[in-house]
Amino acid sequence: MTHDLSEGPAGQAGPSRQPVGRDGLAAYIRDVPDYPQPGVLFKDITPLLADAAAFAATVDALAELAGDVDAVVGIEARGFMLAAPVAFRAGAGFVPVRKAGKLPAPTLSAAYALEYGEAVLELREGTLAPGARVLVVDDVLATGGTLAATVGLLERSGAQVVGIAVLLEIAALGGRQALPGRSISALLQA
Ligand SMILES: O=P(O)(O)OC[C@H]1O[C@H](OP(=O)(O)OP(=O)(O)O)[C@H](O)[C@@H]1O
Ligand SMILES: Nc1ncnc2[nH]cnc12
Repeated sequence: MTHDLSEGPAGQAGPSRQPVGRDGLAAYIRDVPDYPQPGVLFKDITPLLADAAAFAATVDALAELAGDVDAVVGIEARGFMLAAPVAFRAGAGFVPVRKAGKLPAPTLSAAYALEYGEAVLELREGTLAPGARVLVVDDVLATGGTLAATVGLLERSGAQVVGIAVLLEIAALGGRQALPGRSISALLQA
């Protein structure tokens, strides 16, 4: 079922709404031109998170992709908002990949570039057992820099990345090319 716009604006927290189907999720993502810098069309997922039905439909759809993984890995910060409930729904553990300086040592680190900047991600060593099967969940796949760095950290730690699942893929930015051979599922394409 899709969101009935006669109920009011999509993506506002408030009284419960009709269930939202996967096809209806795009209505809950807001385009913000020139944010956080000129030339970037920012895909704002906060309306989707604020709407109970759209949030539930997103978590359910991503959890269906998890299969029998040991853990769902989320990337700070927006990735956490989806990956933690997906892990819970899938009956798997949750493992955070964090921006630099937020996890106690020992950590593995990877520097990377994303659509609008550069950063460093870290994974706590020993969080995942050798050979652990993991699904990586994030909100947006843009250039793929963030997910490629995350996959690299996980493999350095000895985990097996069995899949990547995102809410939204911005296909024009070519993120799949940064992740050759990976199983990537996107609920929505921009
Ligand atoms: O495919 P890429 O070009 O690498 O971009 C995708 C990443 O960009 C955003 O994270 P951001 O670093 O902006 O952090 P946030 O989640 O803390 O907002 C988003 O949540 C993805 O992780
Ligand atoms: N255009 C975009 N919108 C939202 N998140 C992003 N992360 C990288 N590029 C993005």
